[in-house]
Amino acid sequence: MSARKAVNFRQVGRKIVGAARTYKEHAVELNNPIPSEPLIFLKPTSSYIEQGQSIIIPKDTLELHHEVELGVVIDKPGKNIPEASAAGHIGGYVLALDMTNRTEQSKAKKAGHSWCIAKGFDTACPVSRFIYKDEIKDFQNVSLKLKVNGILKQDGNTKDMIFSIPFLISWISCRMSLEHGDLILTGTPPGVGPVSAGDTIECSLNDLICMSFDVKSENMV
Ligand SMILES: CC(=O)CC(=O)C(=O)O
Ligand SMILES: [Mg+2]
Repeated sequence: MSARKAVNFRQVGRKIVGAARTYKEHAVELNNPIPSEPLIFLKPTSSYIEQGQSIIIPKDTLELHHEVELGVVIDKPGKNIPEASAAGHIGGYVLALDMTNRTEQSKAKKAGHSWCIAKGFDTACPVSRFIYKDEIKDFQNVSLKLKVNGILKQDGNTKDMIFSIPFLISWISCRMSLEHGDLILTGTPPGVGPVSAGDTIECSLNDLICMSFDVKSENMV
């Protein structure tokens, strides 16, 4: 077996590209249109946290939502990547949370502004350890679960995505170059909901990864 290759995406510190509404039922649950093509946004790498750190609710936030997602780490850079060869650009994966300030997101939607504040606050992107490619046999059949205070809230699978992961990689690469160390958040299955200070989020990917995060308000830190 060839030597496993890790991609030190945190150290490289490239961009985080979020894909939105890639699961039909999630688009429906938030009364959003089901997109005919991907909807993407950027999150700053300053939003990364790992287990042991807390998710901090930004002040004046009335509604902070959890979104459990499969993250795809890019190894081989590219632009205008053909869908047929897109999987060859994958270096590995992470289990990620696309924490979202719905209060800000609603304001942005109404004003026609970007989601950068809603998606980009510090601690908005909790991630697991790097997952090697050979640890996930089929990236289009990955179980994603999330509990809040022990109650199951999200229980999805990447097989239900509207757009395949190779399609997402290709589509994004036609609009911005993908670089070694980039992270693509591939979207969240249905069951998103609010979290509050004092809550505990537990999430899992297959039987491979489990991680948990506590939620605090800014005045608790
Ligand atoms: C409305 C959203 O924030 C969409 C999103 O992030 C997703 O994963 O879908
Ligand atoms: Mg998301």
